[in-house]
Amino acid sequence: MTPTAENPPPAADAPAGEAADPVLTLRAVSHAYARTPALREVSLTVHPGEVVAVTGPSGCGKSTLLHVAAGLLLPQAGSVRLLGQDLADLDEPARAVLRRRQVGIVLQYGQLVPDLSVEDNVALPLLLDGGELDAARTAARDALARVGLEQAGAATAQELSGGQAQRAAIARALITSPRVLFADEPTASLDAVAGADALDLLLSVARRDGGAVVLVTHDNTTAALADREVRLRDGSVERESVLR
Ligand SMILES: Nc1ncnc2c1ncn2[C@@H]1O[C@H](COP(=O)(O)OP(=O)(O)OP(=O)(O)O)[C@@H](O)[C@H]1O
Repeated sequence: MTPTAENPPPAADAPAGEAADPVLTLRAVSHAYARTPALREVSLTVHPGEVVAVTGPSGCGKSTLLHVAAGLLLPQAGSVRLLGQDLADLDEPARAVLRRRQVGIVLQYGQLVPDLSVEDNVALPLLLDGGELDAARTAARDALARVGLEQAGAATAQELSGGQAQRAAIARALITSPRVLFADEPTASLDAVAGADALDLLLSVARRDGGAVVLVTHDNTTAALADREVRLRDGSVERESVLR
């Protein structure tokens, strides 16, 4: 049966002994926008708990890789396996359910809902999944406390500074304790100190929860915090380096 929103794929919880199964496998993934090639036969494997930095010059395909890996974009060739599911076998609502329950995504500008309270922004992944309002808000307050924003829950998202908004976006991405966190230049809108703080937070929480992180960055200092760096050039993997 093809998984749908009503019949979502089973949670791909690895029983003991299968912990080393990759959380993400891209095989020979290619994608082009109209005539612009963005990815050319990219293969990549990410294991549980690993932090992988995707680097490379502007336009080399980093964001496209992240969108394809998170199932936000279906590639024209190759396959993507995320948390035990071949993404081509899922329809969009089922991919959305998989993302909401087991994946966190932080984009460059946080992308909060401006008129909604900070607390409800953070609670959103639970509420969209049918979670009970009080429980979701309690979880959101806990998540906000983890990112040092416990005082800001009642404000609307549009009242936050850039750094605070990015922290709230991190809290929202982490509220479900995702098994994989995708972050696209998560510190690009922040100054150096706020950026380093936000990154520290993202990596420490992800590492504490045992989640894998795929981090797109053009910044060498940021990339150096990862376990492994995958460098793209013109849509292809130019080199992979193990950093720790
Ligand atoms: N929606 C789109 N429509 C058309 N072309 C696109 C689109 N998105 C990306 N591209 C093109 O695809 C290629 C890869 O873009 P992508 O955004 O993945 O690179 P990137 O490495 O993330 O770049 P940057 O570091 O500047 O954000 C580029 O040539 C870009 O111009």
